[in-house]
Amino acid sequence: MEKESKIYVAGHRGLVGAALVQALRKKGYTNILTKTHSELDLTDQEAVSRFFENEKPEYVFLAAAKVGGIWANNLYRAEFIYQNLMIQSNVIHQSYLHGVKKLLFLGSTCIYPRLAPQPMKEEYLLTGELEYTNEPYAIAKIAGMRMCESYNLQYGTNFISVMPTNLYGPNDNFDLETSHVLPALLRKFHLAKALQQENWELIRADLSRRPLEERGDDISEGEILTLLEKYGVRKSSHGVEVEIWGTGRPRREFLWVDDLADACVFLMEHVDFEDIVKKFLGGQQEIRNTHINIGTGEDISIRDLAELMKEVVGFKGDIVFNPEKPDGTPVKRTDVSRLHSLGWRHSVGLREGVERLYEWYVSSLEMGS
Ligand SMILES: NC(=O)C1=CN([C@@H]2O[C@H](COP(=O)(O)OP(=O)(O)OC[C@H]3O[C@@H](n4cnc5c(N)ncnc54)[C@H](OP(=O)(O)O)[C@@H]3O)[C@@H](O)[C@H]2O)C=CC1
Ligand SMILES: C[C@H]1O[C@H](OP(=O)(O)OP(=O)(O)OC[C@H]2O[C@@H](n3cnc4c(=O)[nH]c(N)nc43)[C@H](O)[C@@H]2O)[C@@H](O)[C@@H](O)C1=O
Repeated sequence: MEKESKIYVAGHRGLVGAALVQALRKKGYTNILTKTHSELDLTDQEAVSRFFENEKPEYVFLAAAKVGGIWANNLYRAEFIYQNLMIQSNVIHQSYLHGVKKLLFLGSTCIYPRLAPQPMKEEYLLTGELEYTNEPYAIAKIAGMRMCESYNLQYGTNFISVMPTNLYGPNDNFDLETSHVLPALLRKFHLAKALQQENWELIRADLSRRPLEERGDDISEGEILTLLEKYGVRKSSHGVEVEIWGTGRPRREFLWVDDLADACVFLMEHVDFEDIVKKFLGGQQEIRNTHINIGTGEDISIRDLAELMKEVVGFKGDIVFNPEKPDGTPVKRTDVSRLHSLGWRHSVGLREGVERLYEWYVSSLEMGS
């Protein structure tokens, strides 16, 4: 990519898209093209076609998607499969029709079988049954990855796919029903600490700023307690307790979103589809599984994650587990040998990332964003 190349970042207001724009700007890229969801609905085939015809981007980062945690994936199954299939098919196909030089598609490590051997290598794709809670989303992601591969093989395009592990960072979704585990726990512990201190103003500020309920200054203390109880933050005989979904036994791997963005820009700058085929599939007749895992290769149990976050936030009460909520995949640790051999490694460890995120969260509440 040249510094003046026209680069379209789809989904630039999301967790990943915002980090990508920041990483590109930091590296001196000056011609970044963005559209909000309301300006361009990527599920609309005609609108996407017009957009590519008018704008003719040279490079595309496809970070727009219907995204959510375990509860949202399990509940909104139709939306997850439909919207993701539509968004990615439209963007990938129009990128081909309009001669995009290179595209990066973001998948997810939930594409691997639920009981895949650990750590998960790229070639384990489609070797076993998927996890039920996110199967529709995973199937869409597998289709997107195979679509990029197929266009490369038939049309000679240069579309690469990455499979990031669970991500976290600023601009994430902190909604306590639809978010992923890390932002949910951060917010629950923050609210629990404030409840322990009976700091009703802090709680009101949090409830009014984030998409939990559009309730702010006029919410009574009784209503606050009912609302928090609903989301697993409650007073108990010992003080205050926070409910964690599931058994706490599943293991997850977390990557700081700026590291992910850096890896994506690195791959766009240095690695082509042909390089991947030569390096990892040399001599094979059947070209498949050309995607690259992005992660740290290190995982942690949800129980230990909760303990770590409780400490960083400074909550002194109890943690309780609710096994009626789904655990999801028991473990999904990425094998990052491909990524390492291409010359990229992560730099932010989990504790440092959680500390940075909490700092960001508190200051964003203070600024009223
Ligand atoms: N977060 C994670 O832990 C992981 C994410 N990924 C992948 O990374 C990518 C980015 O995820 P993330 O940043 O977390 O997701 P976010 O939900 O934070 O951001 C997604 C963005 O896509 C936009 N978008 C959604 N639907 C449409 C549409 N129909 N038209 C236009 N824009 C749309 C959203 O806009 P709006 O909000 O206005 O709808 C939002 O800005 C996704 O492909 C995801 O699968 C992979 C692994 C882990
Ligand atoms: C990135 C990945 O994210 C999703 O998969 P997931 O990793 O299972 O998602 P998650 O972050 O929501 O949960 C991780 C674990 O954490 C536990 N857990 C505890 N307490 C809370 C809690 O309060 N909220 C949430 N969300 N989970 C909790 C929860 O029960 C589970 O055991 C995919 O659907 C798919 O979108 C995908 O690709």
